Amino acid sequence: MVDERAQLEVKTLGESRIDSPLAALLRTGRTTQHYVDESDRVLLDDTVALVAARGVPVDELPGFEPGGPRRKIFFDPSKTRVGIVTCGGLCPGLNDVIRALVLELTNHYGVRRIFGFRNGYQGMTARYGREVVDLDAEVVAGINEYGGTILGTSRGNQDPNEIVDCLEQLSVNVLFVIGGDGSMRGALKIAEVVAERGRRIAVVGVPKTIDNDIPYIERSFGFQTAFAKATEAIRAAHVEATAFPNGIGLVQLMGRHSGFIACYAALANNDADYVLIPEVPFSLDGPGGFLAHLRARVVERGHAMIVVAEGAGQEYLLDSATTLDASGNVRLQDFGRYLRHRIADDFAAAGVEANLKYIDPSYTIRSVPANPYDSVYCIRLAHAAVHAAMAGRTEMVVGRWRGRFVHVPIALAISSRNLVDPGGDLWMSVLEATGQPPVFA
Ligand SMILES: Nc1ncnc2c1ncn2[C@@H]1O[C@H](COP(=O)(O)OP(=O)(O)OP(=O)(O)O)[C@@H](O)[C@H]1O
Ligand SMILES: O=P(O)(O)OC[C@H]1O[C@](O)(CO)[C@@H](O)[C@@H]1O
Repeated sequence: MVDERAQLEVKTLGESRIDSPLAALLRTGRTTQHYVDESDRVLLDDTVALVAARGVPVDELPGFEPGGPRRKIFFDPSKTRVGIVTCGGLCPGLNDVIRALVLELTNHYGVRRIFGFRNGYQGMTARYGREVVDLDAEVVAGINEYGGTILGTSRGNQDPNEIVDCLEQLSVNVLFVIGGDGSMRGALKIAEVVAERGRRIAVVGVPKTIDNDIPYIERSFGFQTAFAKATEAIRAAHVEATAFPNGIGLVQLMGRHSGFIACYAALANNDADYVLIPEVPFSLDGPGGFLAHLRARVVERGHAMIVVAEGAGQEYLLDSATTLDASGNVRLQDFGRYLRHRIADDFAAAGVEANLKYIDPSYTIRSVPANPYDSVYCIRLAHAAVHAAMAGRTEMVVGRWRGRFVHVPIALAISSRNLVDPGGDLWMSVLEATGQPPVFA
C-alpha cells in the first residue's frame, strides 16, 4: 500500500514561463470563472488558495492539484510533439478522448505534430515493429461516432526502456496514455525511465475503465454508456423470465473486482430480485444460502431475475486451472455459467420446474459509442489532460474529485481500487430495490 502522504506532489518538469495561447481567454474569466479572483489573479497553481476558497479541507485532497488551463505553460506549442496511446480493454468514449486531445492541442494550443501509436504499448516497441500514425483534425473527424479506438489497443507487458527509446527517437515531448490501472502502472514506469534519463517528457494519463474501479474519478468515462447498454440484457432476460412458468432470468455483466455495472444496471431496470457482486461474499448452499432463497422466491412468485458481476463467486471455481491474460491479469472463470448449472441442479433435486434464460452481454456493452453524457465527460477529461501536460505536469492522471477536475499523481491513482462499499448507500439501494437479504450464509 502506497503511503498517500508520501505522494503529495504532482510532479512538474520545470517552471512554466511561456504565455499560454489561452491566456487572452483566461483573462476574460469566461473559461475559468472559478479559478480567477477579482484582481484577475489565476489561482490554478495555488491548491491551498483554491481549496480554502471552496471550503474543502486540504486534508481531503491528498496530493491533488486543481485541473484547468494555466496562464503560463512549460512547452512551446510550436515545437511540441505529442504521442497518444490507448491500452487495455475497450471502453465507450476512447475515440471521443482521442479526438478531443487532438482538437484541443491543435485548435487551442497550436501543436502541429501529434502521433498515434497503434495497438497500445506494443506499437511503441521495436519488437512488434513500431506503428505510428499522424493525427490531425481531419483524421479524427467523426471518430466519436464509433465504438472502440481508432488507434487499436493491446494487453501484454512491454519494456519501458524500449518505449522511451521510441519517444526519444520521435522527439516526443508529451505522451498521453488512455488506459486502465495496468496502463497507468506502465505509464509510471515510462515516466521513471524518462526521469532516469534526465529527459523532459510529460507522461499524463486519462483513466479508462468500464468497471469504474479506478479511484479519484468519481465515475469513469464510458461507465454510464456501458451500464445503460447492460439494461437491455436485463430487460430481455426479465421479459423471458416472466413469460414462462418458474422463469429465471440470469444476466452476467463485466466487473472484475468491482460490481458497479451490475449495481447500476440492476437499479436502472429495477427488475432484479438478486444482485451478486465481488465485494459482498455469499454462500450458495445451505438453508440460508442463495439457492434455497431463490427456489422459495420462484415458487412463491413464479419468476425471478438475477444480475451477477463476472468477478463474483470466483471462490466456487477454484478447482478450475487459473490462467493469466497477456498483461498478467487472472482470467476470470465463468461464474454465470456455473451458477446456471447449480440452479438447474438445485431445482431438479427439489423436483421444481425451472425455465432459466442466461444472457452474458459482455463485449456488447463496452464496444458501443459513448452516449452524450459520456462524450461530454470525455471531452472535459481530455481538455484537463492537455492543460496539465502543456503546463509540464507529469506522472499524473486527470481525475474528478468533489465535482472538480484535478491532477492526481499516478502512484496515488493506482494505490487502491474503487469498490462498491458493502456498508455504503449504493449497496443499500440495491438491497432495498431487490429485497434480497443482506447476507446469504
Ligand atoms: N505492472 C505493470 N507494469 C508495467 N506495465 C504494465 C503493468 N501492468 C500492465 N501494464 C501495461 O499496460 C497495458 C494494459 O494493461 P492491462 O491489460 O492490465 O489493461 P488495463 O490498462 O488495466 O485496462 P483494463 O481495465 O481494460 O484491464 C499492457 O499492455 C501492459 O503493457
Ligand atoms: O476479454 P478482455 O479484453 O481481456 O477483457 C475483459 C476484462 O476487461 C474489463 O472489461 C475491464 O477491465 C473487465 O471487466 C473484463 O474482465
